[in-house]
Amino acid sequence: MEEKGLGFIGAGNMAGAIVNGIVGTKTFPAQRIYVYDINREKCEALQKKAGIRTASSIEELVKNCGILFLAVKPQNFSEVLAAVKPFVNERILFVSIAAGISTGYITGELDCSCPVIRTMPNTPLLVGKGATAMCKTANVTDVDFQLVQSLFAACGTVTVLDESRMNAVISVNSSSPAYIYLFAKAMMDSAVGQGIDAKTALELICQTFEGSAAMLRQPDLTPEALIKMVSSPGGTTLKALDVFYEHHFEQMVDEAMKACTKRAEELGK
Ligand SMILES: NC(=O)C1=CN([C@@H]2O[C@H](COP(=O)(O)OP(=O)(O)OC[C@H]3O[C@@H](n4cnc5c(N)ncnc54)[C@H](OP(=O)(O)O)[C@@H]3O)[C@@H](O)[C@H]2O)C=CC1
Ligand SMILES: O=C(O)[C@@H]1CCC=N1
Repeated sequence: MEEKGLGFIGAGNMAGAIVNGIVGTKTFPAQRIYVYDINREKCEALQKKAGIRTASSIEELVKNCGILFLAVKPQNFSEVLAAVKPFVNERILFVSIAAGISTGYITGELDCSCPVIRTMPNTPLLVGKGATAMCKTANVTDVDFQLVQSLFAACGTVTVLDESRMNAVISVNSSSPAYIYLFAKAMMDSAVGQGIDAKTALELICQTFEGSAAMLRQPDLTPEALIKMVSSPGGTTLKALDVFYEHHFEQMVDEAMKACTKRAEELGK
């Protein structure tokens, strides 16, 4: 009998990022990856791009797959789990990527104590630079947990967290690319307004983000120490920082991150 595959319910942005990462790095054979989406066009587009298979129904997906990725919006979870429920058994491992949806919600809706891994990835998976946080239910085997970790590690880093932190972490690694892009856009707009062409500004900003991230990773260098290193007394940086502090930048970031977590809690209800 053919070995069981990986099944994806949902062929959207995140499923595409994960599948392409897994296939591109040959972490799992493409011919054993199946995707099902109510949107047939997205399903076929992912099939063609990644060279994987499509399933024409959830029943067919479950028949072929021992691991099922739940890659739909949180708002679609109830309908998807209801559609999976008739075919479910305790040997199927579920991997959720949804914001706010707890492992308990999944097993409760399925009325089955299936093993569940709850993950929180991010879109930089698309370029092999993802950061994924994950937790698991107690009945996930070490072998399965290692396998799923390796699938995400194929396109980035993996961090294991307690489930109680899985809503808060969304604001740290999953929604946060959007805040970083907003910051980049604001810097670009200002640079253009000051006569630097957009392409040059973007390249300088990207290189500065990468360099700053590398500095943050240096042992013994705190964010505060790094800020001090840039800020010459009586110089330009302090003038810029004064404006950020006047506008309560840190408080604004805190409020934004807490709003993100609150929304995850609402989505999970
Ligand atoms: N985008 C991001 O940066 C991140 C997203 N996530 C999580 O990933 C999940 C997916 O997000 P994302 O990829 O952005 O969403 P998308 O909307 O791109 O993909 C979801 C896909 O699921 C399809 N779908 C909807 N209902 C069903 C159904 N009943 N059966 C099968 N397929 C269905 C949608 O079809 P249609 O378009 O026709 O509705 C769509 O193709 C979400 O739960 C989100 O919380 C996690 C981390 C980061
Ligand atoms: O905005 C969202 O709900 C999803 C979850 C994390 C990133 N995007």
